[in-house]
Amino acid sequence: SILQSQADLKSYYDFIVVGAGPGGSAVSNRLTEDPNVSVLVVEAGGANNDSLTIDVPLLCTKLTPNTQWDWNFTTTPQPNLNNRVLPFPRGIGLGGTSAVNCLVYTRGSKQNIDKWAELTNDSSWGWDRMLPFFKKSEKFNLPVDGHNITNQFNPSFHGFDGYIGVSVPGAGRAIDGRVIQTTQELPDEFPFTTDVNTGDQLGVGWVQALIDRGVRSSSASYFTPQVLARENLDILLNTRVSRILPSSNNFFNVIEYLDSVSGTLKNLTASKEVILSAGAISTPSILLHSGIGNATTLTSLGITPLINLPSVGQNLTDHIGVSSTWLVNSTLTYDTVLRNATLSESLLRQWEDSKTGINVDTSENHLAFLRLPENSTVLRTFGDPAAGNETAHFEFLFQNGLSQITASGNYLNIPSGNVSPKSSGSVTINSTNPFDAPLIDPGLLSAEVDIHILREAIRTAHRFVEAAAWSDYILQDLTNATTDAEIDEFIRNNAVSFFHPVSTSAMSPFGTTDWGVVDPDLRVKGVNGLRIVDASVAPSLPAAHTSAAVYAIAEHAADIIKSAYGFL
Ligand SMILES: Cc1cc2nc3c(=O)[nH]c(=O)nc-3n(C[C@H](O)[C@H](O)[C@H](O)COP(=O)(O)OP(=O)(O)OC[C@H]3O[C@@H](n4cnc5c(N)ncnc54)[C@H](O)[C@@H]3O)c2cc1C
Repeated sequence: SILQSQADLKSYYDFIVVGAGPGGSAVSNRLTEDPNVSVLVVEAGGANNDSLTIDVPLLCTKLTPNTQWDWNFTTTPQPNLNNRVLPFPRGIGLGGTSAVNCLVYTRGSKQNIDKWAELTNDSSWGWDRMLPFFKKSEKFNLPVDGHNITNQFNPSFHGFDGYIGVSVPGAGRAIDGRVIQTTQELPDEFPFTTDVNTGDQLGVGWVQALIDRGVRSSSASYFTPQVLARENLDILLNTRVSRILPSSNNFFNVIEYLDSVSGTLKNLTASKEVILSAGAISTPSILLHSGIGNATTLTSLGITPLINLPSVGQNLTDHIGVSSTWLVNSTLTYDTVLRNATLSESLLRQWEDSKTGINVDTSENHLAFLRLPENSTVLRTFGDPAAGNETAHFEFLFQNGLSQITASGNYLNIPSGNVSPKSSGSVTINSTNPFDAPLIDPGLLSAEVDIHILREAIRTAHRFVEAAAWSDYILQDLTNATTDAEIDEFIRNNAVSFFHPVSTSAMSPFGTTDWGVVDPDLRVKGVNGLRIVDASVAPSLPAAHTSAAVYAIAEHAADIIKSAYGFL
């Protein structure tokens, strides 16, 4: 159940899971399928229930940054983005970042996931063995408008009995026909694909989103009333873990947390393991404060190093993106809704009453995963940073209007992301106080190839709207940049993180000591009693929005843990 207060904690738990995002929620659900295994989930934030802003898919852009649902982190100044400091949202509360994200369900390419097997030297992390875990987490459901979805997804690659709702759009948008028509007019450059989640991701397709019958499906969906009724599962909210402590030499199975009543730090021991699922930013931060990290850096900060693991917090890899926007010759865009309070309100009431209408979907009905031409100067000059020749370099999201109110005009907006970046950065700490925010440096555009890819993505988005399908629609290009130098400056002034950090506690092969933080069984190297199950363990960043991968990692992790203890 969800505990009312820290006073309700039991004295014995087999596993203590830190964090209730996709990693922590999925693994704690699966472990407690066995009534003999007891799990406590400790989450820094609250229940996140009864919030219209969280539940209504189209309101996703209102959830961050600088809100009650966000840790409200920012990056360090990014030198390649004209020293701008960017918001770096992370969700807090039940659902973690999956309660505040923008709901797009993508897995990346087969090559992306096969690269995990290669980097870990463990075939169980490759596509063929991971596909069942992607499916196991998923509860594909029909769109609320009941339209025929033949050719909008491929059922053989989806799961129908999992916990996380996934659906194709449940309300049409006025640009849908133009997007599809473009794939018919320009099929060589913009081929239509039925489903971007089959491992073969390239093409323009219908968005699949983390939605269950018109409502956001966050990782809290793993805690159904039936699951919460399990006597062996407790969830403690509003409780922040500061460090992981050893109970004896190298056995790190004790959490230190802030007692909400006394304001003092208390300890609680897991009889088997602590599972860190605090996400790609907080997990390495907790490890560093616990003395697990680069021994030299920790010593210089005044933290006693207990385990020397220099990769903790390193290799932070993230997507970067920027929007191209056009003024259009139509009033049938979201801008019209946003500017009209009465209309907005009545559409929200429609969502509340019948879970229908524009609010049942996220910000776009179509997306594209595309590559640069194989003979492009960029690839010849820099090599190919993608996981292989069937993996996207960039992604487009086709948005019928802006998501913030403007004084006038109607818009087409195409955020373009570089989804196979070569750049990387780090999460570090600069204080001994575990409650201080970490230093987040995603190192955006630190590798030169990445700005070239983003520049080509912007040019490609412009070619997309040059198709005849848009000829009576586009009024004015608002990007105002055509030369390489102008586009680069536009990127440096406007690009943002796409909020997909991974790899800060990356897996590396068993026996590898010069890089990596966890072994392929997700146990922290050189340590007993401590495992990590979240986005931080991904050995590389898929060309995809990241939550689907984290659910699959957690499903796999649960099987690994169950078999380690003979529960399977
Ligand atoms: C604005 C935004 C949009 C995004 N859009 C998409 C999208 O469209 N599709 C997609 O697939 N992905 C998207 N993502 C990314 C996706 O949500 C994350 O990859 C995913 O949630 C990561 O899961 P996780 O379990 O690793 O960590 P998280 O979801 O971050 O969960 C970590 C949990 O740990 C808790 N925690 C942290 N520190 C402590 C502590 N010290 N003590 C106790 N609890 C702690 C946190 O409060 C949180 O609940 C988006 C992210 C953002 C920020």
